[in-house]
Amino acid sequence: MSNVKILDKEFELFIPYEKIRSVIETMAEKMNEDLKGKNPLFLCVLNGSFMFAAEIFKRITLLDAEISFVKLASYTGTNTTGQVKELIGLNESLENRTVVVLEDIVDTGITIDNTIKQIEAKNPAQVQVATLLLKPDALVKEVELDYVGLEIPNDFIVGYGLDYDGRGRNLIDIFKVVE
Ligand SMILES: O=P(O)(O)OC[C@H]1O[C@H](OP(=O)(O)OP(=O)(O)O)[C@H](O)[C@@H]1O
Ligand SMILES: Nc1nc2[nH]cnc2c(=O)[nH]1
Repeated sequence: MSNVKILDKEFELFIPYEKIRSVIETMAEKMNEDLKGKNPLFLCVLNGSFMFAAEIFKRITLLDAEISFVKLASYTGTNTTGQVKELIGLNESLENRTVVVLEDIVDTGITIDNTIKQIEAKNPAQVQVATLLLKPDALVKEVELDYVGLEIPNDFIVGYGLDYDGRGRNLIDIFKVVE
């Protein structure tokens, strides 16, 4: 597909679906190896991660794997570092579980840092993080990432679950903004 216009911005093809699929296959292979013999709970952080989560999870061959979907609520409180979003929608106990957090993108790292802290407070045995995309140059938090699909430059992207003002999540490929 050539350029797409969403609202006031133009986007150009950046990562074709074939590349995304091949990256996800590699990530899933590693997870299947690392998590052998475990009963992992995959946690998809909505909204952006829904496509990535579906494609990873259908390639997980461990019969004891489970998946659940959580969301970070609108700002609910503050701490010294700013506003904190509360993790909602979690129905399972995480006590002594191996949890694998599924994110579409780690940009500043603030979201994943906050998510990990809230998960760790629920006493899991282990927390792993898988992100399809990472913007290393945008990081402001030191975060440990166990599975990273692709490192990308600091450009705004849409597609494959990622939105621009609610639009563009349904694009099969990933597009980057044309400045
Ligand atoms: O590393 P950060 O700078 O914190 O950015 C990463 C977060 O931004 C996006 O979510 P967003 O808040 O846009 O919500 P959405 O998933 O509902 O689109 C994305 O899904 C990550 O969760
Ligand atoms: N759509 C979108 N959401 C993001 N959240 C953090 N970085 C990005 C990005 O580049 N695009």
